[in-house]
Formats: sequence, structure tokens, C-alpha cells
Amino acid sequence: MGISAAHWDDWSLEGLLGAKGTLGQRVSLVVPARNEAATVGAVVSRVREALMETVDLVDEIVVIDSDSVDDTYAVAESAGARVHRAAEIRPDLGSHPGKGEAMWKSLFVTTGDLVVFMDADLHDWDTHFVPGLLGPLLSDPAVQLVKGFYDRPGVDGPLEGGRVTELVARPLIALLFPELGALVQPLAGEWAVRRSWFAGLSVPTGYAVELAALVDTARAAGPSAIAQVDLGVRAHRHQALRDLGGMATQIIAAALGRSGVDGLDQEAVLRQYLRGLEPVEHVVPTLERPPAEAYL
Ligand SMILES: O=c1ccn([C@@H]2O[C@H](COP(=O)(O)OP(=O)(O)O[C@H]3O[C@H](CO)[C@@H](O)[C@H](O)[C@H]3O)[C@@H](O)[C@H]2O)c(=O)[nH]1
Ligand SMILES: O=C(O)[C@H](O)COP(=O)(O)O
Repeated sequence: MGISAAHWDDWSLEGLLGAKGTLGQRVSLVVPARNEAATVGAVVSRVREALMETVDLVDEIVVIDSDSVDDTYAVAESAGARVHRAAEIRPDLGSHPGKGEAMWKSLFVTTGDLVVFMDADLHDWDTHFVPGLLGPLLSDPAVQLVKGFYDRPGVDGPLEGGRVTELVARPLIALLFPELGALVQPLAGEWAVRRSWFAGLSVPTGYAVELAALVDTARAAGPSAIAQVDLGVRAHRHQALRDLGGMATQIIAAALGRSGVDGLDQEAVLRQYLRGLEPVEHVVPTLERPPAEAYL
């Protein structure tokens, strides 16, 4: 069996609340955030109101502040999240920059059996993302990881959204991981996973966390351990092309490391030529955290 697909409203909120109670599962929403003061407040407050205060679907909302230099911490806290600075979680384990690092560290400060991840930079989205992502986990014990997908509106049509998805992730999947080819948005930051499963995975500290989790889950438990759910429409802040180069480098490194390429360093030097022969050099971390379960 392959990756199953569903729609967020295949489950009623009542049904999910019943299943959550019967199964005795706690739910954590984790929002990794780096300099997201403009949007993190709405992400937190809307989920809090709809799914914590009105009903009992989400047990905790935790924002992991990933080395922000803006007001992300204060904004998230006043919106009702518990906020932790990634670097201050388990200082004995050291600290690295990056989104994957924030997600890995979240395992040490959350308690949910089911962990839902959401990006902090969303500006077109809705709170049904969370119940939609929980549906497969609360109805099928064989599912370990649920990936969101959505339409990504753009001026020139759907492919306008997702430059790294179209130019890096999909080609890598076609060449190296065809078992993931059914995924509509392999890089979506909106996904959910059983804590016990995520804690057993190696986690790239940067942006390769999504692709790595998919590849490793499909390899260890088969593609049927992955489900994807149509969440409707999602729009986010777009990064500059030059910044996406680092993301692409991290994703390719994780893919190569999982394809028998030995000897990759824990960082790569990416040279970008903005003008003439003088490159701007970016040191791109490509290291991975070992499974968190060893430290829990
Ligand atoms: O060092 C960082 C960088 C980003 N983030 C947060 O991670 C989320 C997504 O980051 P963003 O830079 O907006 O990523 P995108 O350009 O949107 O990249 C897409 O593709 C990435 C690669 O798979 C995924 O990690 C993202 O979730 C997905 O939205 C946001 O809340 C960021 O604030 C951190 O917590 N730490
Ligand atoms: O998913 C992706 O490919 C990256 O987030 C980039 O998305 P964008 O091209 O919509 O900014």
C-alpha cells in the first residue's frame, strides 16, 4: 500500500475529540519561528481560541523561538503560547541554528503523544489545518506521519508557489525516492507525527527536516505509514531566491546522505555571484541531530 490521501473535512471535530479521548492521546502544536513577530501572534491566538479554549483538541501550543532578533518571543507569549528559545532547551546538548534544530529541541519541552508542526509565517490559512492533520493519526494506528498539502496561489498559477519544491525536492524524489512521488507538497511545514516516531528519527538541523522525515519513515515503515491531507489553500512569506539556495543545499545534502554518498561534511560553502567574480560565501550547515529518544 502507498501513501493515502484524504481531505481535512473527512473527519468531524466531534469525531476527532471522541477518538482523542478514547485513545487518551495528548496533542502539542509546535511552531518553529525565526523573526516572525508579524505573523506568529495570529497563528497562536487563532489556534488557541478555536482548538484549546472552545474545544479540547490541542493541549499545548509551544513556540520555539529559533534565534530571533525581533519580538517573536514577546508576541508569541502574549498571544498565549508557551515560548522556549531553542538555544536554551537542553543546553547540555549544545545548540545549532535552523528550523530542524528547533523542531528536534521541541521534543524536550512538549508532552503530546501527537505533535503538529505549523510554520509561523502563514498569512492565508485556517485553524482546520490542525484537526485535518490529526485525522489520520487518530483513526489509523499504522500511520506515523501526516503531511499537509494545499493550493499555493500565485500570479502565474499553482506552480508559482514552491520554487524549492519544484526545482529540488520533486526532481530528487523522482530520481532517488520514487516511493514519495505521490506527495503533493513534500516540503510542507504543516505536518503531524507521533512523538514516539519522530523521537526515533535523525533530524537535519536546517530545512531538510521535512524530506529526511519522509524518506526515513517510508524506508522504516513503508509508504503506507505516511498519509497526506488536503488542507485547502495556504500562502506564506516568500524568501529571496538567494536565501533559498541554502535551503536547497541542505535538502540535497540530506538526500545524498540517504543515497549512499559517503564523506559529506557537516557544512557546505555555497558561493553566490551577485556581481562580477567576487562571490558571497555562505556556510550552510548540513549536520543532523541523532534520534532524540537517546536523550529523553
Ligand atoms: O532557522 C530557522 C529558519 C526558519 N524557521 C521557521 O520555520 C518556518 C518555515 O521557514 P521558512 O523560512 O518560512 O521556510 P519556507 O521558505 O516556507 O520553506 C518551506 O520548505 C522548507 C523545507 O522543507 C520547510 O522547512 C518549510 O516549513 C516550508 O514552508 C517559519 O516559521 C520560520 O520562522 C526557524 O524556526 N528557524
Ligand atoms: O516550498 C518551497 O519550495 C519553498 O517554501 C519556496 O516556496 P516559494 O517559492 O512559494 O517561496
